[in-house]
Amino acid sequence: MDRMDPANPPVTDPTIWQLAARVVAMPADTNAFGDIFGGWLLSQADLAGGTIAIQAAQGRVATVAVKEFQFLAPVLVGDLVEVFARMIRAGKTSMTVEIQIWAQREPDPQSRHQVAAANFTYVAVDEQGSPRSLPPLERGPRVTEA
Ligand SMILES: CC(=O)SCCNC(=O)CCNC(=O)[C@H](O)C(C)(C)COP(=O)(O)OP(=O)(O)OC[C@H]1O[C@@H](n2cnc3c(N)ncnc32)[C@H](O)[C@@H]1OP(=O)(O)O
Repeated sequence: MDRMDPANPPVTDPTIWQLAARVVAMPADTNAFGDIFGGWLLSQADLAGGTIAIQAAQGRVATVAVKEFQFLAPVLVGDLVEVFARMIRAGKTSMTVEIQIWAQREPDPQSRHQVAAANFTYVAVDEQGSPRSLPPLERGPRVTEA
């Protein structure tokens, strides 16, 4: 069996779109009216974007800004929600991660549609929470000998 080696995971380029989170919207994620809460979707985007930022920063990051978060269509309980993310800007200590969220009415893959878009800015921080310089960008797959 071809098993993933957790000690040597594949490294993917953070500037290329990645599926950064995949989750089913649950009844606990609804607001008082029974619709999926916008804050829940924003939280999923922050978590997913954070994985790209942590990868690029090779360590701790803090969310410093959320820009242009657009809710394009409602998410319903039971929807399969996918968060795609890519880094679109790297500064000295900060970076911008573009987010697209798509939803699928289970079990119909044809129902897949975009429900949100946003740009998140993360800052690489040290142990004291102060900004630190971003390391050189690690791109492409890590090649391992069989
Ligand atoms: C309150 C909350 O719980 S929000 C959710 C979790 N997030 C946090 O807790 C973060 C709270 N904020 C912080 O701790 C601080 O603002 C920090 C550590 C993120 C940044 O500290 P600052 O003193 O603002 O750092 P500084 O002014 O040097 O800016 C650092 C970088 O962030 C960028 N930046 C700062 N504020 C913003 C902003 N509002 N929008 C975009 N970029 C910003 C700067 O341009 C700079 O980028 P660069 O180094 O690539 O040129």
